Amino acid sequence: MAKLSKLYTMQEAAQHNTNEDCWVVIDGKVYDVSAYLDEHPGGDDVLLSATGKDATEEFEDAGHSKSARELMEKFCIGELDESSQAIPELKIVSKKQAADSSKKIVELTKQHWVVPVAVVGLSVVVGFLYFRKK
Ligand code: HEM
Repeated sequence: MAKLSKLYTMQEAAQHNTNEDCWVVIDGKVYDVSAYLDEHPGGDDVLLSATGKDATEEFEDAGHSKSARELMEKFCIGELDESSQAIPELKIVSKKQAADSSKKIVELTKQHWVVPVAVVGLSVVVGFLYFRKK
């Protein structure tokens, strides 16, 4: 019977991105490398920076040996839910941020109109008072 493996979304895997709890996604599989961070010959920083994304390219670029590939199977905890590759929350957040930024610009423009109008208004009042005294 085929072995059932647990499916994880990229969002779920991305939450494990610390020194104590680190998951990487390589070639559609999810690896919990928390216990291997200190021993990884490539350093813990590369593993940490490989979290939250498909790290297949970086893994292949490092030219890992056959023994490295055998060792990594020990850390495999499941597979990536392929329908979850993108992190939609991030897209929504960035769209919202863009909308917020344009709102801020509009607000700033509105506020800055007040300054020249106030300056002109004040000059008119001062001028009026000055000429009335004369
Ligand atoms: C379960 C996952 C991983 C395991 C078990 C693992 C294991 C190893 C091992 C045993 C080596 C020594 C060289 C060799 O035998 O090939 C190595 C080197 C290296 N690994 Fe990994 N690795 C993993 C994931 C990654 C990832 C995701 C990256 C990059 C994002 C990475 C980057 C590197 C680099 C740059 C080296 C070269 C270090 C050097 O030669 O100076 N590794 N890794």
